Amino acid sequence: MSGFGSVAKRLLHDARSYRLAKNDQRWPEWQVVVGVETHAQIKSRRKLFSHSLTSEYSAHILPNTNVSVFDAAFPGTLPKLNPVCVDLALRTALALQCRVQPQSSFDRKHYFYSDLPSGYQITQQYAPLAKDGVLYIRQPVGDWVPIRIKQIQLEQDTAKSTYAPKTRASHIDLNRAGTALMEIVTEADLRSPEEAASYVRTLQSLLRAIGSSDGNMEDGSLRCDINVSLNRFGMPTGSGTRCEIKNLNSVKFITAAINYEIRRQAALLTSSPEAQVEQETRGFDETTFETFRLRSKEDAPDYRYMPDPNLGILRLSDERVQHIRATLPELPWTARERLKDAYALSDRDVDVLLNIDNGRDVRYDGEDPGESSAIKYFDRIVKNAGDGNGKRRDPKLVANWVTHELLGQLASQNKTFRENTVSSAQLGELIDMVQSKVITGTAGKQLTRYMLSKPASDSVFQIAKELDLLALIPSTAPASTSSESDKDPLITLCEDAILALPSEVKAARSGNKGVLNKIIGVVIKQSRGRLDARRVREVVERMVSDESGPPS
Ligand SMILES: Nc1ncnc2c1ncn2[C@@H]1O[C@H](COP(=O)(O)OP(=O)(O)OP(=O)(O)O)[C@@H](O)[C@H]1O
Ligand SMILES: [Mg+2]
Ligand SMILES: [Mg+2]
Repeated sequence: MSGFGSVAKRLLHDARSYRLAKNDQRWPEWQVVVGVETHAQIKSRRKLFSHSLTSEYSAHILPNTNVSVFDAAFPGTLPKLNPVCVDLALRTALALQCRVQPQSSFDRKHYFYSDLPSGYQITQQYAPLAKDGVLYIRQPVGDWVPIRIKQIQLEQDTAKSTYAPKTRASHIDLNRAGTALMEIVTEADLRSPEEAASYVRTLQSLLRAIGSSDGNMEDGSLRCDINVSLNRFGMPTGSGTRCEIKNLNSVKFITAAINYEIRRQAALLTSSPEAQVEQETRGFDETTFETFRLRSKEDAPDYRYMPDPNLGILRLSDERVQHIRATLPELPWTARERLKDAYALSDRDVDVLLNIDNGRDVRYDGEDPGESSAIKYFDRIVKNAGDGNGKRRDPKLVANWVTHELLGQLASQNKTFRENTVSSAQLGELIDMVQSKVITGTAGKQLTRYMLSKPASDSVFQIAKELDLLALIPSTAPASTSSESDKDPLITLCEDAILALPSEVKAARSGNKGVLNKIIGVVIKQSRGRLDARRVREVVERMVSDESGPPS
């Protein structure tokens, strides 16, 4: 990170005291402290320690089919670390500016539950892959604040268990068992439900942008444990006892759970002078939006951690780390700064471009993501104006076409940006044609819609010609006079409309300006969008105000 980085690093240094200064009117007595543990499924083809395919490739596959003997904990089977998972976790660590540990190791965390066939989960509790990173989030008011990342560790996902009440049977599906997860743990730096939401969203789009996780909360590839504590104002931060709410799978639930927890803990702490919050693990009820006690610290399970004897030390060479660093794409905050500095785009436009499909299809092999990255797509349209002279298109105009017209049409056709079939060259040509009035803006929109439903590599001019969408008259020419009316489609269509709408014309003549738009609309419609609206307005206004014109 460039200049932005150094400012933020200074802020980071002051993080604790800086972050204490604010006082939230919703709970003025309390300083809210939140830390987040995120479990993100790594987007690898194969599982962390076995050769079976991951759930990404088994969405439509029967339960218990992508399962190796190791995933099912068959005695005598051994783990073999998948280097792709390590590289993807490394990408995450570098994007989060962590210190990658040259050596890390794996521990067994024991507990007994039917979705864990071996009776332990392999994780990296004690010597994680990476430590001490930072993610900048935007506060609701718009300031950026650094959230420190404590550590990133690799671990296995569990199987899925479902209960069928009818047959009163529990079903276990091992397809997910052994899929790689990264656990990304923050320091307790978040100060409100909104900041926690902003953190999770920012992390989600970062993971998608670098291609290390799908980050889909709705299908469980990103899940969060949220730790919440309260301090009275003036007390040192971190002195309150935390409660941990497990396994939240939407930003809405995260916000609701923290809000509930703040009210609950505040009520408890004010109930009597001796009252204390007990350290607990809590669940969240998705129907009542309340948290409930699962277990207290006292009856927390003893995980009997031990180093996994079957896995050696994971050593990461400098070369490997440097190689991964070199393949990272432009990170969202760098892109944001660049788009604002170089193109003077508004925050809103930048937000939309950065979040289009959240780079969901970005490749992680270091190749140019090309048209699948919205930012690259936008860059290409701006930069490749096609005259070979390095001329650029107007960034704001391009942003407008991409974020309003193209995205709008994609949305109305229920498509994502990944399914966009209008190439950057085509959209560029289309924008030029509208600018030079070869087609009208309305026709440009129709063409965008058409090209999304009937993909073709033809030039836009060709398509517009075939669809008969080229502007009827060059709209820069002076408006024809009535003597030429039988030749000029602009005049002819306006006259037709005026004849067809006598009561509207009468209303317009008696001063009802709004009704003019209806007449203009009819003309544009009759021209199938091939007439320039501004020019139609000129002519219609003239004809309406001209009492000697066509009868009303
Ligand atoms: N006083 C506090 N208030 C709020 N959050 C806290 C507080 N102290 C610690 N935390 C946060 O709680 C989280 C602790 O996560 P960590 O993975 O280190 O341990 P854990 O929850 O004990 O382990 P496990 O992974 O088994 O759940 C961190 O995000 C940390 O910032
Ligand atoms: Mg943890
Ligand atoms: Mg925890």
